[in-house]
Amino acid sequence: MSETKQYTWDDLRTEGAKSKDGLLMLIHGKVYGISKFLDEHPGGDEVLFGEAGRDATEAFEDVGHSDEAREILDKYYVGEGPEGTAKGAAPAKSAREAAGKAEGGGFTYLLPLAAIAAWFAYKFYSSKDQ
Ligand code: HEM
Repeated sequence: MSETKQYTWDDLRTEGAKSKDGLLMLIHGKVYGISKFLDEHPGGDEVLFGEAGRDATEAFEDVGHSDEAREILDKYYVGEGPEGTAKGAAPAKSAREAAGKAEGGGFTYLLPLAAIAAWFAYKFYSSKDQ
């Protein structure tokens, strides 16, 4: 019996955050049973409790965990996450970054125009005063 278990959001939220012995965490669409790792985590058990039963992908990536940390994950793999979560977090982040870049580009492009407009406005008003 080597069939992969597929967890639902219901499994994660209820079962996965209920007791200290059965904590589940979702990272990049995979479910990890983290109870045995609580005492070993260099970042402390509190952050793990905080993410139990939830999608911890963003929290995990925000810390910038090492390759070693990613290898440790494999040890606690228990099954696949709910449908659609595998791709969820990462593209959302890069889409946001892309949007940020586009906004920045648009703004710097407008700056010289704003300066020219200000110069004309200044000229217009100062010539009217004379
Ligand atoms: C089961 C999932 C996780 C594993 C296997 C893991 C593993 C590790 C490892 C090995 C380190 C040492 C530094 C490194 O190698 O990157 C570390 C540090 C850290 N982790 Fe995690 N981690 C997990 C989940 C999380 C989550 C969900 C958070 C935040 C909500 C988190 C927060 C931190 C922090 C803040 C540190 C830095 C501790 C310090 O340098 O003082 N970790 N983790």
